[in-house]
Amino acid sequence: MSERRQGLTRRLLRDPVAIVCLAVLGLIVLASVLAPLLASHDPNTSSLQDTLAPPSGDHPLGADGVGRDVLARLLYGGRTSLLGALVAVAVAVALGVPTGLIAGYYRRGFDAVASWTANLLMAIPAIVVLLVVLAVVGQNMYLAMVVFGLLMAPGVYRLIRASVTSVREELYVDAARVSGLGDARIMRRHILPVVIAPTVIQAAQMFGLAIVIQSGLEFLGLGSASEASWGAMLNDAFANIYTKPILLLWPGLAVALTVAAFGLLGNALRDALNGSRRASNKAPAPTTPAAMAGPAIHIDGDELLVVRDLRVAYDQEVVGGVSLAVRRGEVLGLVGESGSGKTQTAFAILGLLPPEARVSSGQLLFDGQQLSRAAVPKLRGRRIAYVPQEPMSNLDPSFRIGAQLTEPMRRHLKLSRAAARRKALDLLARVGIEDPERVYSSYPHQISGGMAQRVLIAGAVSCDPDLLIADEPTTALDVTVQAEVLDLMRSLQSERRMGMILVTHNFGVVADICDRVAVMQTGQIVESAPVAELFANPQHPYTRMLLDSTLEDSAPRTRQEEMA
Ligand SMILES: Nc1ncnc2c1ncn2[C@@H]1O[C@H](COP(=O)(O)OP(=O)(O)OP(=O)(O)O)[C@@H](O)[C@H]1O
Repeated sequence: MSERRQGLTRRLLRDPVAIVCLAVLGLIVLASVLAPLLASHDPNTSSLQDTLAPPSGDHPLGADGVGRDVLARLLYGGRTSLLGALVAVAVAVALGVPTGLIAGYYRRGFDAVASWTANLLMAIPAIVVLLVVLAVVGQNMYLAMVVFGLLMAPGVYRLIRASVTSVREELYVDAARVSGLGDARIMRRHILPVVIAPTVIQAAQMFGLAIVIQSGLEFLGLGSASEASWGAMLNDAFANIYTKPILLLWPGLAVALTVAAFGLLGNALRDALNGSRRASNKAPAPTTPAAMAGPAIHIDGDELLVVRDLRVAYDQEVVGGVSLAVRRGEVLGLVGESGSGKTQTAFAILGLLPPEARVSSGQLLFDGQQLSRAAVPKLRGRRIAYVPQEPMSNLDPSFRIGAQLTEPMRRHLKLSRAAARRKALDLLARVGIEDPERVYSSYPHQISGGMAQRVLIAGAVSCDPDLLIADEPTTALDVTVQAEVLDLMRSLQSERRMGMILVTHNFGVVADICDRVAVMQTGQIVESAPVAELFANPQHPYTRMLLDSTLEDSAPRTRQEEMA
């Protein structure tokens, strides 16, 4: 069990309401399951001389209007009521969860059809449908509960779809995609754990509702006459309300206790879950950004990546014909102010834009091969790696660092568990983490932002990529850590001779680690040049303006100057 789930259980068990609810429900379930052992009478056998008999040794809770033992009917009735509710909830969950997952994750056509169907089902009055079903199929309450489950499924569908839609946008899901994990694995590891809690809460609420509806229908006499149920007991008690009102007490109490316990348990689960969310939300936050690259590109044969005329549009075009090239062992800085389209360009190359983005590129060449955009996902993680802006949001809080580091290596490099572990520990040491073993077995919230970024850099280079795309990789970090992380990236890049695109709004960073720089303004690259040349002799007015505003206070030294 994960630490977070243990935390949830602990929090739940500290809540007295939850404990009482669990105890009540446990007793009710146990009594129902053990009904054949606990009841000394058959629940359906009537004995006329016992009609409306008061409590006695033979009938501890008395007998009903036709002389059936009330205790036996209460115990067996629990089975019918709980089983009927279970059927309804199981149907609702079995239909709502997978459809919600698929619609939330893939959206598009399936989402449109499923959401339309859900809206339609929700518009149908459930009770009328159930009355019609029972009228048509006779007194088959389980079938009615299947139909009720079907009518509750849209509620589950909507909840799951909303949960998936929100988590789908999380950066750690993008990061998993970037590391080359397939949809099924991302769903199982990153999406499913997120929807389990709301599903359990919703199931608890639905359970109570299903018992109420089922008992209501049985109270109306629509249930099976040959099966004891709490609703049928209420029906009988109501017929004898003037002569023996106490008969209403037992089934009424059973329904009320069960429904209240499920409802309160659902609330307690929600509170416990909110508590655990708060506890695990220690991640840092935001950033700023800016930048991207290149007007006229010159190809000399050593290019790792060549992009020509890349366009990205939503309502309007946000990247308008970007062309750039990155050579092996070269760091290209993509610079520009916020909103200039740097991230959109990087994400377009990575194939990570949302479905509503319309992307076109005249040409995409990787390692000398023409690449279709559909082929890009297959290279992500393996040959093209990504280092994000916000390290914490790119790590899944539910998994230990070690698991998140080793999974892509095991998949892409086919390493054994032990070999992947060794390599992960070596990488953690290589990125300057002093106690790799501890970090390996830590959860993301147990490490600092700087360490998390080192972990992500280790992950990015773990499968020996040819190209590394880093989007403002130091913006979310403390100033003191920024320089170290940049140095680390530069040394990893040059020792592995990776091509690198570094998105940044900071000319200091450009001067520190880039070989060439491309300046981006309103979706286009307005100037591209070797770093020293650009600093010495900026051509475009926008570049001059950016340089003036950045270098006003301190002129950073270029690498060339440092080396001189
Ligand atoms: N999903 C989207 N729908 C519509 N417009 C979008 C979407 N995502 C980004 N944009 C727009 O695209 C433009 C470029 O955004 P992008 O994030 O690439 O800029 P940026 O240069 O990286 O800036 P920043 O450094 O602030 O992230 C912005 O105007 C942004 O509002």
